Amino acid sequence: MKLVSSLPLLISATAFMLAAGFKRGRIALASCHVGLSAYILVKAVSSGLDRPDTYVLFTLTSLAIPAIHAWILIQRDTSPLCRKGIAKLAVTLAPSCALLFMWSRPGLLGQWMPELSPTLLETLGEHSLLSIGSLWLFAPVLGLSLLLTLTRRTADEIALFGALAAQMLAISLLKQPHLSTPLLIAAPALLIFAVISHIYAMAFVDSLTGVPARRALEHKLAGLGRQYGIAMLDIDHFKKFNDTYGHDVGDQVLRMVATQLRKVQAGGSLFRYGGEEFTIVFNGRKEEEVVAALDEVRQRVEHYPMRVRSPQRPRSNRQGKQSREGQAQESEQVTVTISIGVAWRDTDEQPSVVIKRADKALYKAKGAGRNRVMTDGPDPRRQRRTRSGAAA
Ligand SMILES: Nc1nc2c(ncn2[C@@H]2O[C@H](COP(=O)(O)OP(=O)(O)OP(=O)(O)O)[C@@H](O)[C@H]2O)c(=O)[nH]1
Repeated sequence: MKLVSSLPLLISATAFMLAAGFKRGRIALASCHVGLSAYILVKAVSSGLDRPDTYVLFTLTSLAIPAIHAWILIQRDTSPLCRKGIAKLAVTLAPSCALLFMWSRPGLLGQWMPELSPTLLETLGEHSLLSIGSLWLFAPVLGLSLLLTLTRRTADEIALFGALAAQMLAISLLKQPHLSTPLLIAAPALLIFAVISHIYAMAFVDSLTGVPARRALEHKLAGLGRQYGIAMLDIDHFKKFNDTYGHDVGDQVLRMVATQLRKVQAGGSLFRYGGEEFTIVFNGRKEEEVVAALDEVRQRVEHYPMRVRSPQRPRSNRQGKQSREGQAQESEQVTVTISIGVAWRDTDEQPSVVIKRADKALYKAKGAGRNRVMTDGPDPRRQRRTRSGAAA
């Protein structure tokens, strides 16, 4: 039983080490906060809440939990092991450590018992230990956390919201350890989930465009069925964008193309293959349907009204400052086009062979003037091309 009650602390320590290792500042702070709070709550209940010292410790902890959580929510994600991160950690842990210290001096906390307001003495019900006063503090912090979850839609926000909700329920159900212990374990477990999601994204998601990366493509290729097609897509004259407008405009073009490619019909899965190349895998789809969908997306990119800042760069810092202070930087509209090569799997072909054929078709599309879709198949009668509009 002792092992079970120390699980929240152990899992919190694991969450902290993972978060610190992967520089997840807020998750690291929340892990420490959740772990220490769980330790205090379990200790308070096992020592008996009928003692004034312990009751005050418990009450102040149930107020400190949402208050410190709110502070963590508004922090920036700095590395937990740098000087600033350590200072934040000290601020996070200071209230709970101070409470524990005062609790170790008999009579010190208990003297505040008569000072507690009636809302801190009145609980939600006979079986609940959550006071009305504590609920008043939890509610707005949960609201803020929910708002951040809905606006940012990240695993970190989901985990921080879930951890706070789990802690509130755990306090409420503290009289029933078979219910409160799993909740106290769930809180740091959610924080571990957030770090794992981050690790997953680092390995499988391209940070510039937000689409699955090459490693995710490898996994996809390993699990394909018998009938599939692979399209290789490349932005035309992309080097020119970088050279004319700068690397950040090149990045902007990459993001726009990725956004358009995400809308591809026919159920394709999009990946960034590398550089300015993308791959779309169509599993169990008809070739005609796929070629039509690819041509549609090609046209959508071509007709996208892409505005970029003008290539005239300031010649000196003074000139740059003047133009920033004066009129807004001029922008111009550019046309972005893509070339696409697609290959359909033939009997017993490995995905790597299909990719090579799709690449061959892409090369042909480039050679034929770009801004077109071309297919490649072992049977020359299956080769086709689709094009409308002009190349960039
Ligand atoms: N901005 C930006 N540029 C990148 C990125 N990855 C690769 N590049 C650039 O993409 C360019 C690729 O150029 P090339 O392979 O010569 O092809 P291209 O200019 O698109 O010409 P074609 O493919 O023949 O139409 C290089 O200049 C790379 O530096 C990136 O993530 N961001």
